[in-house]
Amino acid sequence: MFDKSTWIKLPRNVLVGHGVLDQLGEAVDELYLSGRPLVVTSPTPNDLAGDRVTAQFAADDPATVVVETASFESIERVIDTAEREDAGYLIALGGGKPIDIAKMASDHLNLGFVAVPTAASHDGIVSGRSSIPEGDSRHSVAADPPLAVVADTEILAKAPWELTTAGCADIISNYTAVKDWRLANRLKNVEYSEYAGALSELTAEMLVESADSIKKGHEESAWIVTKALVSSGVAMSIASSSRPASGAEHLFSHQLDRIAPGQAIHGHQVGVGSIMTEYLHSGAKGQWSDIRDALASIDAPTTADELGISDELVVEALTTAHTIRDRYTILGDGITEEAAIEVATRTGVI
Ligand SMILES: NC(=O)C1=CN([C@@H]2O[C@H](COP(=O)(O)OP(=O)(O)OC[C@H]3O[C@@H](n4cnc5c(N)ncnc54)[C@H](OP(=O)(O)O)[C@@H]3O)[C@@H](O)[C@H]2O)C=CC1
Ligand SMILES: O=C(CO)COP(=O)(O)O
Ligand SMILES: [Zn+2]
Repeated sequence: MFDKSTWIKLPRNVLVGHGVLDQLGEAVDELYLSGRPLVVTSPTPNDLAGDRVTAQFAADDPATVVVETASFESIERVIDTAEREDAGYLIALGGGKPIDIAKMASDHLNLGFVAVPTAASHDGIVSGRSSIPEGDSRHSVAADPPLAVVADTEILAKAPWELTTAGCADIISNYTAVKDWRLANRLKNVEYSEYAGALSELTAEMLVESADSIKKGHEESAWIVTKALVSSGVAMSIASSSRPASGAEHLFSHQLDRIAPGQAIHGHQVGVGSIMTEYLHSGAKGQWSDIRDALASIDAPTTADELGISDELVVEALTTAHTIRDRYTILGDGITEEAAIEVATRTGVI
């Protein structure tokens, strides 16, 4: 008997473009959400656009909660605030941190949420995943994606250039994430989706082909990168897993978040991780230098120095990354310190 079934959860409205923030109210109206909105944001995005968001919902008496860390305490605070303020739905305004927190909180509260990214820095904008550090490990779980995404390229283009290059690097890392996924499929029988894998790789290819148009200060760059982030998030939704966009390079980054917190941003860490895990996959003559060149062409870091992380911590993260979650990758059940030093040196990371 045929017994497969699948749920692919996607947003209903995705607006990307110049000035679309002013259409947030309209995009929300179309969703038939009701009640009081709770804006979940972090300090900088709140200063930049908090008033423009709440002004559009003045008639519904919006409330705001500002979170500072990606943590379970922040999620608890959002849930408590939503219950106290009797929120009808959530609006996440900011980078990956407030979006992931709102995603997990709204899932818990059984409320819809809408994402308003202020940085094109990560591909969780649309994904049906929420990723939060928890002690020595990483909690990456299914959580319904936003009902709508309103990505204003005017705001995204004014964000620090490093945030946009981080988004590019998060996409470029899809190459190695898909390689790890296929490896896990072959060796550990992990379910693999051809559609999600192909979409993830195509997204990375299209971004790299557009690299010449991704330039600081050009609003078109924010447009190109945001479309890629949306596409990569859709790949994760199709897979019902972050596998299409998260392999060993992400384990490396999550481990850095733990041992070198706040030193570098997510996208930059996964980009450098991807150079090294590509080397592990395909050897000295493989495509690791293509990944490094693609990252360099959009101004993303390619070395430990450029990340602001010491050589020792890079080696420590590489040798311990496999412990952070149960996800089979090219790192297997761990690589030796000698192997880590070899790959990091050969690729010029340290
Ligand atoms: N769920 C998923 O599928 C995915 C989740 N992620 C997660 O997303 C997070 C990474 O996202 P990222 O956006 O880097 O993290 P943050 O939300 O922490 O944003 C990074 C920094 O940018 C600041 N910022 C945001 N917008 C602007 C702006 N317009 N102008 C100036 N500064 C701005 C933030 O300010 P402030 O300090 O005030 O917040 C913060 O300091 C990680 O936690 C990662 O795990 C990443 C990919 C996929
Ligand atoms: O960052 C992500 C994809 O780019 C999310 O993946 P994780 O499941 O590793 O948190
Ligand atoms: Zn990522």
